[in-house]
Amino acid sequence: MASLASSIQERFLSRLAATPHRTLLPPKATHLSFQSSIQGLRAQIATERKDRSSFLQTSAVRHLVGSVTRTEGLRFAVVVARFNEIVTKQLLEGALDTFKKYSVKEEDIDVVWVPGSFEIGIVAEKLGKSGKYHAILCIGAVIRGDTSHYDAVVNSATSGVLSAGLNSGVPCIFGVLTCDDMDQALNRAGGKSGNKGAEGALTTIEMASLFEHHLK
Ligand SMILES: Nc1c(NC[C@H](O)[C@H](O)[C@H](O)CO)[nH]c(=O)[nH]c1=O
Ligand SMILES: CC(=O)[C@@H](O)COP(=O)(O)O
Repeated sequence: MASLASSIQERFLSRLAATPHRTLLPPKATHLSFQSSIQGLRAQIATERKDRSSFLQTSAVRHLVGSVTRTEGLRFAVVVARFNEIVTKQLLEGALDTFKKYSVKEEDIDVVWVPGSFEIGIVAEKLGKSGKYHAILCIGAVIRGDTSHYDAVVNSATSGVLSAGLNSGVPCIFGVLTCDDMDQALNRAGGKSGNKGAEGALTTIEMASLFEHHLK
């Protein structure tokens, strides 16, 4: 039993001596007792913990976040697909209500209608490159049918909106519903699951503010 303990102690001490960096113990630690080595390690851990927490407390890291209340001077475009208009009209209404709630003036918003979600990307990119807008909200509703057409439209709308933002440097927000049926869509257009148009408008304001107030 005693020899097992001393072999564990020996292995511990030799590993300790072979770890020269970040240790409070001098390289020749073998003369220290097992007990004092443990105390040394505990002290080291405590110091590191303290260092880490004081780093967090005194950190000079800046956090840049867009503000939804600093809307003065911001201009927006909303691109809306007419396809499934019964849904997209509701999404647009939710978006316009939200812009209003956050003090965006009506004259600072342009609404551009396109036939379907497939067409959103190219128009958003054109608007972004015009330099007239701080952010663009893209609204559409793609509802699954019987064929793979759904996937084609969803994928093109998604990558179209993404590319529009990346290519123009103006935030383009994805407010396109991708639903299995009309019920799902209506629930998200002012029904029991809220209004994704309103949520999209808030994201649009935050991104516009982030770019205008922090990333210029
Ligand atoms: N099926 C849906 C479409 N389809 C139309 C396409 O977006 C596009 O207008 C057409 O293929 C011509 O290029 N659009 C939606 O927004 N939602 C749909 O469910
Ligand atoms: C986007 C769609 O899925 C839809 O309008 C097309 O329906 P279908 O696949 O039945 O042609």
